[in-house]
Amino acid sequence: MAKILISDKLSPAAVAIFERRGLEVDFKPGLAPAELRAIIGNYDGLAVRSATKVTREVLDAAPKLRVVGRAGIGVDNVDVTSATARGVVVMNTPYGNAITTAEHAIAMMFALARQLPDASTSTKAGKWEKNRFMGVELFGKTLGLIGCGNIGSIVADRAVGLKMKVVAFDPFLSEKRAVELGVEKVELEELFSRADFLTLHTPLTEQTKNILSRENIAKLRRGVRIINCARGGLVDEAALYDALKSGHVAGAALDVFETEPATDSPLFALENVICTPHLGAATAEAQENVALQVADQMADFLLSGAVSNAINMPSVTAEEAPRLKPYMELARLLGGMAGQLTAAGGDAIRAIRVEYEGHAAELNHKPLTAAALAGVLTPLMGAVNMVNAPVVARERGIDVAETTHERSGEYQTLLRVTVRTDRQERALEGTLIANDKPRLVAIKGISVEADFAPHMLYVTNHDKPGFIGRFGMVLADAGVNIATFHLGRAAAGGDAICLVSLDAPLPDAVLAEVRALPLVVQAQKLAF
Ligand SMILES: NC(=O)C1=CN([C@@H]2O[C@H](COP(=O)(O)OP(=O)(O)OC[C@H]3O[C@@H](n4cnc5c(N)ncnc54)[C@H](O)[C@@H]3O)[C@@H](O)[C@H]2O)C=CC1
Ligand SMILES: O=C(O)CCC(=O)C(=O)O
Repeated sequence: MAKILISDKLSPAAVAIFERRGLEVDFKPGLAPAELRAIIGNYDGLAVRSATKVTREVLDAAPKLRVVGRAGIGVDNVDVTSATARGVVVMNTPYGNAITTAEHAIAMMFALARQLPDASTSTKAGKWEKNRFMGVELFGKTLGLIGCGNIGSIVADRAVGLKMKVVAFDPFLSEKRAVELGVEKVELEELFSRADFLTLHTPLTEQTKNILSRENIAKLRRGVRIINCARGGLVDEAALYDALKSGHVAGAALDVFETEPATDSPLFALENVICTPHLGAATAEAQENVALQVADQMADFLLSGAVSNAINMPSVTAEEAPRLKPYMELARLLGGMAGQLTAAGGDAIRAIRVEYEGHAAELNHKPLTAAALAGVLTPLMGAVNMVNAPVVARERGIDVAETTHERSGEYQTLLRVTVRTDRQERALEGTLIANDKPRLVAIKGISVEADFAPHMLYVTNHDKPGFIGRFGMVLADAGVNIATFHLGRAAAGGDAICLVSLDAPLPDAVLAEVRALPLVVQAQKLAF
């Protein structure tokens, strides 16, 4: 039974879902990094919010781990590159807390406009400072939105409802979508010069880091108010401090900080700064949403292979998963055979092509291609799976292509995996027969119908009399039992292929004898 560790404060709903789906779950929020490293080796899945840092060291200590589920949006607390390299799927829950976070940004904007936290503190202290807390209206003001994805769009919608003018900078925002949202798509410089309020809703990436740098803060309209409910690191905090002190920036509302937990910051001393401790997603509704979603997604993946909202793997819906499963196995086996034969030749792979014919052409190909790549690359590189195979192929400069065709031959459904090296191109074809069983149907264009078996021997030979008798004798003399025997040839007297399955692995000495037989061109053990 797969085992899950929840290492952050997730809603108890997550535990209930895992248990209901038949998974074993340990709820241990607040583990220190060393404690996490000490126990993570026991788990197949790790569910986190933002407190747990899923570092390379944690992943190194987790040989069984198959999936990290982030109950939330930002995955900057997960080393996705290392997870991918180790074949661990990383999933998030992209929509579950978006409304809540957008509402927090709007709340922060109101709080800034009317200085609500200070006004509340002062009133509770019995001061009644009516003249001190003169605010500004939001009506008619321009809101500059940096990042107009899920959360940014909701913020835009609410701001439009407040009769604000919204200008948005987002390289991936289409004009059509901008019109739908009622926002004006602008360049960053224009946004800087027009925004009365500025709110950030991008992930923290190399491109967005310090997007409000000292230089850019200087370009902002004097008296601007800044809201950051996305990530610390988008704003240069030292530069923001100086701009708030000088009055260039009239106020800032910060939910996120360069270093978290932020327990000490010069910004805390400023009156025109409002802070919350990364509360953007902190509502009962959002936490319930993300906990339910992450638990279901992780359980789906571990139990059926369905993949939703993965950062590092193509999606497979719960409906598709059972249909794709036998095809994934077929793709892995065809790839595995091609990989083993290529590894034996010692040549570098230049290209891998995966073709889908007939019924197979109608399937979601991305995960199948990933399975075929994993099959090809594992014999050459070891421990490659569907998650890291596309990355490994790209890093090795291997050209990957996938194509679909209408049915052209006798098989209703067919997969063809072709591996090209500098010396040769080798294509393997397979289909699914009764009960979705994978079956090899051709090698290098030569028809050879065979099941995949744990121990096999692949021989290419010249199609001349005498080969089969001598070959059978070598195996018989060595006490090797042949379970199945399949032959195919390009043309009478031409190139021929012999594929046998064996009850046990073939001893190397017997393989050497087979290779030494007259008419044998190549002999190679295969294992599946
Ligand atoms: N404070 C909190 O508790 C929470 C914070 N967040 C943060 O909010 C961020 C945004 O979340 P979503 O809207 O759901 O993500 P999203 O992926 O739907 O939207 C992000 C948008 O940023 C845009 N973008 C990317 N690079 C950009 C750039 N260089 N300049 C301008 N725009 C750029 C993208 O095109 C995309 O439209 C998350 O990445 C996360 O860091 C999310 C949830 C809660
Ligand atoms: O889990 C949380 O409270 C943080 C949420 C967040 O930052 C995110 O979803 O990106």
